[in-house]
This record gives sequence, C-alpha cells and structure tokens, in this order.
Amino acid sequence: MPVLHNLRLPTLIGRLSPSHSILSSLIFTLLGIHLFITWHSARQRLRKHGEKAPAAPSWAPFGIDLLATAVRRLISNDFFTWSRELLSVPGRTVSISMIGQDLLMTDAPENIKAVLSTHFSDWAKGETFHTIWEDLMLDSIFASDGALWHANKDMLRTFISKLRSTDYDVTEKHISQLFQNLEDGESYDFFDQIDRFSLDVVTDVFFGESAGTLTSEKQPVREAVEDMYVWNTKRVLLGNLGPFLPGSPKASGVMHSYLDRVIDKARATNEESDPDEKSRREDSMLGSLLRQGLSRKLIKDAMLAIMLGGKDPSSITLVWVIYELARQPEILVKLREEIAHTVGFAPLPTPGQLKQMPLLQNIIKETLRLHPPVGYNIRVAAKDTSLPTGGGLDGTKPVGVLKGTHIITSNLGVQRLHSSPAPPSLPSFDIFAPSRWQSWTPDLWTYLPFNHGNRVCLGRNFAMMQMEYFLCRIFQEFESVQLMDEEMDRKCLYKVKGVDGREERGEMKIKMALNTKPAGAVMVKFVKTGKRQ
Ligand code: HEM
Repeated sequence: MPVLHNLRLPTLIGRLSPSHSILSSLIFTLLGIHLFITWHSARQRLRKHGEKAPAAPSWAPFGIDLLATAVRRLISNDFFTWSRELLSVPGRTVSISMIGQDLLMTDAPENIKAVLSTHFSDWAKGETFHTIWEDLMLDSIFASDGALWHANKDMLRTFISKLRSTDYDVTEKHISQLFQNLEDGESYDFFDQIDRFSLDVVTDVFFGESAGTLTSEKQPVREAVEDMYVWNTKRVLLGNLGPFLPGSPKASGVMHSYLDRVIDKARATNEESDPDEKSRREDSMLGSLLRQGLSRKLIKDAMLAIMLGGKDPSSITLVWVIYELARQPEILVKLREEIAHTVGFAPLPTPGQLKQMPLLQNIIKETLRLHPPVGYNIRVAAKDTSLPTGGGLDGTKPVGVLKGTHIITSNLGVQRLHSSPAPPSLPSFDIFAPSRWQSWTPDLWTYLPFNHGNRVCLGRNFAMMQMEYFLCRIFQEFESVQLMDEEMDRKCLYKVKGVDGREERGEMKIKMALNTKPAGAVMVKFVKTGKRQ
C-alpha cells in the first residue's frame, strides 16, 4: 500500500508497458463507444415517443445540487413550495436529472390522467418502491403490481368497500373515549389524538380488536410507522440508489410483533364470552381471513393495507379540518347551525342525515382539495411510453419517457392550480373556502384526493363515513375550538420571515413522509357549550 501511495498517476502510466498502454486505450475507447451507443439509442427511443420535458435548472455534475436541494427542502418541510417552483413551466412537467437518473414531475391533469388511467399498464409502483417499503408494507396492495396487486385488491375489496351498521357503533365507542381525553380543558396536539382514534377504529372494525391507543401512554406502533414513513421517503428520493440504504429493522420489528400478537390472540379467543362481540370478531376481516386458512404472510399483507390506508389519510384530513375551522370560526358557527337543524345536539346522527348536510360535505371536500393527504404519487415506467403534454419549448408536445423513469404526480399541485382560470367570483385556490363548492364543480382530473382510475382508494366510502360522523359528533359535543398559537410558536412550527425581516406566523408548512401532513403539532383546545374562555 505505501508503495502504491507514493506513485502519482502520470508516473504510474509512464511505467506501464506499451502493451498495457494499448490495452487501456482500447478499453477506454470501447467504453466511450458503448456509452455513445447507449446514449444515442436512448435518444432515438425517446424521440419515437415524444420530446424531452424541460430540465430543472442544475449547475453541479450529476445533478448533485438538485439532490441536495430536494433533501434540504424535504427536511425543512418545504418540498411542496419547491415542487411548485419547478413546475412553473408552460407544460407543468419537468425532468429532474439527479445522480445519473431521470425523474419526471408533473401536475398537468392530462399527464396525471395518463399515468393513473389511460396508460395505466405502462406505469407501475415498481421494484425500487417495493424494496424500499418492504420493511413496512411487505407485499401489501400499496407496494404491489400486476397479479399480486389484483389478488390483494380482490381480497380487500370485499371487506373495505361495504359499510356495516356496526361500523357506526364501533366508531361511536371510540369517539366517547376521545371526548373523555379532550374535555378536561387542556390543550392537545390534535393529530396525536385523532390518529390514535383512527387507528383504534380501523383495528376494531377490521381486526375485531382495537389497538387501544387512545387509552395508553406509550405508542410504539404509531411511532414505528412514523419512523419508517420519514426515513423511507428520503430513500425514495434517491431513486434506484434508495434500496442500498438500510431500512428500519427495529421499527419494522415493532410493527410485525404487533401484528403477530393480534393474529395469535384472534386465533386463541374463539370462545368469547359476549356472543355479540364474538360474532363481530368472527365477521371482521381478520376473522374471515383466519377461517379461510390463509398464510400468516397473506393475512399480514391485508392487515398492513388496512392499518396504513385506514389510519393516516383520514387523520390528516381531520386535523386540517380542525386547523381551518379554528382559524375561521364563522364557518364553524354555520356548521353547528346545520347540525342543529338536521340532527340536533343530543341524538346520534344517522347516515342519511349526514348526507343531507351540504356544509359538512363541502368542508370535507374543500379540505381534501387544499390539503390532500396523499399529496404526491410515485410510479415508474414499466416500458417506453409517453405523456400527452409538457414536451417541447411551449410545453404542448408529448413527452417521451424511457422504461425505468420515475414520475412524481402532484395531486397537491393540481388541486391548488386549476387548469382553467378561476371564475372571478371564486376565492383563490390557495384559500380554504368551503363555499366555493356551492357554485363550482372541478374537472375530474383536477380533483383527485382518492385518485381516479384502477388504483382508486378502496376505503373512500369508509373514510367519508368516518369523517362525516366524527365532525358531526365533535361539534355536537363542543361549541368551539381554539388554536393554541403560542404553544405552536414555541415549537417553531410555521414561522416565516415578515416584510420587515422579523419572524411572524405564516401558513402551516406541509411535511412529506409518504403522505403529506401538517409539519407541526396542531395544538388545540376544545370548548364545551357555556364554557367559552
Ligand atoms: C381521507 C381518507 C383517505 C384518502 C384521502 C385516501 C386516498 C387514497 C389514495 C390517493 C390512494 C391511491 C394511492 C396510490 O395510488 O398509491 C389510496 C389507495 C388505497 N386506500 Fe385510501 N384514502 C383514504 C382512506 C382510506 C381508508 C379509511 C382505507 C381503508 C380502510 C383506505 C384503503 C386504501 C387501499 C387499500 C388503497 C390501495 C388501492 C390500490 O392500490 O388499488 N383508504 N387511498
């Protein structure tokens, strides 16, 4: 080693024999020819399908600067603003070249439609995504393609798509627990509470046994899921290099031992003392899968789909509803009037009554528009293909896409930037205004919180029922909700630089960790009737 260390490269080359020099020149020439042919044939293949999308500006070799910016903006919860800046090009589609890989990003409705629907079979979740998320998702529906995805979908659809009357009873049981947690006049991190509520409900409904997080101090499962969301989202940004970074074996272990415990308990507790409870357990998804004699692995795939799909997105939507209503209390006053007229404050709402509450429906629609929990989707091209628009100088030509190229479609972007100009009577698309829905119907592909196409959310009816029921119940119980701005400020959640350079309170930032959610704790205090503070 010390000998080699003392040799400089020119000295080393000078000492090579003539036959070695010829050989190395030959190798370099062949390598150069190979690279040229690969580049040329890729260009030809690309041209067959369309033009290039404009490139995101970059100055460093191999787009290292873009990677650094992506990671920095991700960590500072500023990814949405960055993606918006990048997408302000005529065709709303950019090509981002980082560490030797091309990534496309788009919020053009035509392109989103092509990826999710009209060219569905050209796109997949892909092997990279599967490998990165395997420690959390196994082979569940969220990480599978092709025949495996079809099998997962057929299995889950039976259980998720139809609502049962007992779902309301289970929801009510956990709402009562949540109210007990909230009514002591303290302030709470609302996401923490609502996320526990959602997990307890979905596990109770689909596994026949609640995770019981609303009543426990420690939250190992939720913390493990969050750890994996945050770390794996960063790995996803590295594209094909992401799988080379380690996963989170500890967090994954916590998750899997929880699932094992639930399965073992469900197998063991066939002799339930309460006959109603016993039959509800047997009717649950887990009860049914166990009766079918499916392998533990397949059962876990299904349980993970329920836990991941059923917990975060509904919790995120509800925390944004509460955040927005606390900032616009006049909307909450109107909502309570609607509740008073339709249900009253004492009886439990029926499914029919919930559907007859236009303001409640519009509040949910508007929240899902402004704050979609699945703000971005990622896919990879399964073959050479094209996107209908975004290529060429004016951004109107089809974009050619080579097999293996990843694409990020931005639901957040398209839902805040309607393709046609907003009528002057409508508020800006960046503002929370449920009233816009009284006179506005978006085009199909500009509003897709549950996605459209083949991979549309299987749990959307369940989610809508949960959110409608929850919001009606909480505002039957509580008259108002206050944002604890000072507590949030202390945690430095959403400070921005004001005009005079001093920090002031801005909009809550958006954190991207698989899903898109408030970057900081939404600290709230709920106030009961007659207890206004
Ligand atoms: C506000 C609540 C919800 C929103 C906004 C939402 C949104 C979405 C979106 C955008 C997708 C597509 C993801 C992708 O293509 O990668 C999806 C898929 C899915 N969702 Fe939801 N979801 C919600 C609630 C739920 C609930 C409560 C469940 C189950 C109980 C659920 C189960 C699923 C499943 C199983 C899929 C996979 C569909 C497939 O890949 O074929 N979701 N959801």
